[in-house]
Amino acid sequence: MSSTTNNINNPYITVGDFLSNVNNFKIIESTLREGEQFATSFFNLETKIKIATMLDDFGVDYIELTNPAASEQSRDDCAAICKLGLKAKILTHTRCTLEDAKLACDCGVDGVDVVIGTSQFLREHSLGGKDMVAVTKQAIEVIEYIKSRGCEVRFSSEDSFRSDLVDLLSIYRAVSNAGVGRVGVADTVGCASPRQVYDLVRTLRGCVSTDIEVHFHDDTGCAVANSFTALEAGATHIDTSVLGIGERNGICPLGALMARMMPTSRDYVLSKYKLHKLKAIEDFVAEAVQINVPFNNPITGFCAFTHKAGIHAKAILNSPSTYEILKPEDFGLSRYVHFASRLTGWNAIKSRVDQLGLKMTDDQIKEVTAKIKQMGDIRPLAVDDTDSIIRSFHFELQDGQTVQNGQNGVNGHKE
Ligand SMILES: CC(=O)SCCNC(=O)CCNC(=O)[C@H](O)C(C)(C)COP(=O)(O)OP(=O)(O)OC[C@H]1O[C@@H](n2cnc3c(N)ncnc32)[C@H](O)[C@@H]1OP(=O)(O)O
Ligand SMILES: O=C(O)CCC(=O)C(=O)O
Ligand SMILES: [Zn+2]
Repeated sequence: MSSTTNNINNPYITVGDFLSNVNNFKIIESTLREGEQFATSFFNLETKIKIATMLDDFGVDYIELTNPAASEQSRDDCAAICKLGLKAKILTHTRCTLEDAKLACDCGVDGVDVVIGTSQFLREHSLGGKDMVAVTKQAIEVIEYIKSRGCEVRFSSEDSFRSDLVDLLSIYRAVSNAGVGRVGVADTVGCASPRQVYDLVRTLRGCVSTDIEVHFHDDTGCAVANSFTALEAGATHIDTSVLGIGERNGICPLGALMARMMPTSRDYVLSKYKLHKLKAIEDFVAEAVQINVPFNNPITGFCAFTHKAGIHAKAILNSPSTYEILKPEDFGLSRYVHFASRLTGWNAIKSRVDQLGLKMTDDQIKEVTAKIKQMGDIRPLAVDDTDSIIRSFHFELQDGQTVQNGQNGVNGHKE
């Protein structure tokens, strides 16, 4: 379950190290469930199959699909994806009702992710005033049914972080005793801070022996940090979607989670996930839901590996680790060292001069850098502008040399 077995003989590790699953976590990829709840999503079967196949190839452990009760097409699509024979296990996500559970099992899924609200807000305004006794009774009934159909079952409390802690632990205990494989903690409204996540997941880890799945919405920008913190506290499964698409501004993005995990758990991540496939998956989903990949997206944002300021450029050219915690080549991408602005320095220009196959002394490069900066003070520079300044400076140098040589020659002849 955790990295405990690797650490058992090390006297210097802390309780936290025993709990942590940063080197041993699974991904429940929910682009085809949570992602379908994104404002502009509409996936036909062909698109769903393409996304499921790409995610499977990438190496995600589970693919979660929309509730078959949503519509006839959703049910047919779910059944069709179950028949693809993917390596990833296929899950569907349902309300906590026997009707939904039956439809789900009839589709041939490997597992059913059951959810029901436990916060006062949801019990009152979504579930018609159910108390925790009724919610728990309903949960056990549905769990037993799904188990009787031979499917994996996960039970999640919706709006976990605004639910009463005693209520939560009681229902998790009850469903764990009923035999669920995983319990889920869901920050449905994106209100949780990393510290709250650590406290709740660590407490839960002490109460149940099942796997623990976590689901974080990004309303307050904490979805990735919360997912990571949950792993440190003993969670085993993280919900993601491509680019984070989901209700409102979505959930923990698959790519951003990979970016977070690489510096911490490089060997594990590389052993499981084909990171060089990430960009193609993101581009495909972005197009399918008609959005652009954000400029600041971890890994695949257009400038994620662009270095601009002179100080950065010099150090990067000497050793990329100076200013890069992620290596672009791990993702099949390349870095770009910017040299066309007033913030550039002579080291970046020297590198460009070399790329252009020109020969100049360091003093000459410093001189042409000053010219580039002068122009960069007036307006934004394109690469072509900068190259032109370099080339014409170089031409003038050579021209001067020729004239000088010519004059010397004439003089020589005269002499
Ligand atoms: C936090 C999340 O993202 S949870 C997942 C959300 N996913 C979806 O909603 C999937 C798409 N949904 C749908 O297609 C529809 O909402 C359906 C088919 C599920 C239900 O549609 P309808 O029967 O028309 O009900 P409607 O959507 O208006 O209301 C939800 C009903 O489910 C009940 N309900 C809500 N959550 C749950 C739950 N977790 N378990 C059991 N019942 C629930 C509500 O009390 C309400 O019941 P009511 O019909 O007695 O009022
Ligand atoms: O089932 C879950 O764990 C999460 C459901 C959901 O999408 C949410 O609560 O935001
Ligand atoms: Zn959600």
